[in-house]
Amino acid sequence: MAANLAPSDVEPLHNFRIPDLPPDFYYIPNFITTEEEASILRKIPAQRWVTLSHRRLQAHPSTLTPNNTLLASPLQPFLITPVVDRFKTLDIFDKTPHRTPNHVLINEYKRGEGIMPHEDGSAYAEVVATVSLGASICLQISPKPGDTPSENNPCPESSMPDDSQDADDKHNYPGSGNEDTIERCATSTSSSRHQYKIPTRILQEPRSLLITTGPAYTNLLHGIAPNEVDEDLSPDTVANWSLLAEPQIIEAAGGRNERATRVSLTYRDVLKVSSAASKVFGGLGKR
Ligand SMILES: O=C(O)CCC(=O)C(=O)O
Ligand SMILES: [Fe+2]
Repeated sequence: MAANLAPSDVEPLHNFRIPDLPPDFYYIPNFITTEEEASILRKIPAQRWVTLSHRRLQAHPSTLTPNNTLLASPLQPFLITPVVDRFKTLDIFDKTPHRTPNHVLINEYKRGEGIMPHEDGSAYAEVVATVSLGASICLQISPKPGDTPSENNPCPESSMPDDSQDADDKHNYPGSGNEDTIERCATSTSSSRHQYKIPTRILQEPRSLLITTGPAYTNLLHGIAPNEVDEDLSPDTVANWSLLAEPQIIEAAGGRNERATRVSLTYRDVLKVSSAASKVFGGLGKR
């Protein structure tokens, strides 16, 4: 007889898990509406962009200190409502130390721009939740260089520079010497019990949410190739094809995604938080 599960026993995200990838990536199409998307895009403060070589970005509430500490400060309301409110209903950050995201990086990629393969690193709890706005883009998922995958650990950890706040100079795009490693991981995993398909791509449609947790966060690299078009997109080459809102758009375009300006909001829980500034001001205020 099938077990009778109360609603609270069922993980709210279980229908959104991306198959054939290490635990866990979740993809939720249409996480926000077109009106909410337009409203967030309008409210991103124009004066806060920092321009890097292949994208521009802004950190909210601020960039981390050199020892990866966040100076405590609330996120602006446009970053909270509706996104963080909806995270709570899905328990996305319920196991992280602060049980809510306290930091958001906003990245903007124009057509032809990208971000080198990197890991997000140890400054954050092992959960990142990415809201995509404006246009579709492919996130490339690859093993860390030098990893020897095995059945139990498909893409084990190795030392790799981390931190996405300025990853531009630290990592290599596929096509610049990493292919050997990528090929090795793909070959070994195909003979493993788990049949993880790596490297692969995750297509992030506008208004979608991508959640990366646990081994998927710690043991893999992610990046965006600086392409004008993502090509050869199909159920075989896109890991989250079965979860897409509008695969028919890609099919109608012959498996191509013409890039356009895409903005991402990456929500994280920074582990080290300093409330020093608020203590000083609080103390002065009491005199
Ligand atoms: O734009 C994205 O989806 C990825 C951004 C990213 O990897 C990062 O900010 O660390
Ligand atoms: Fe990242």
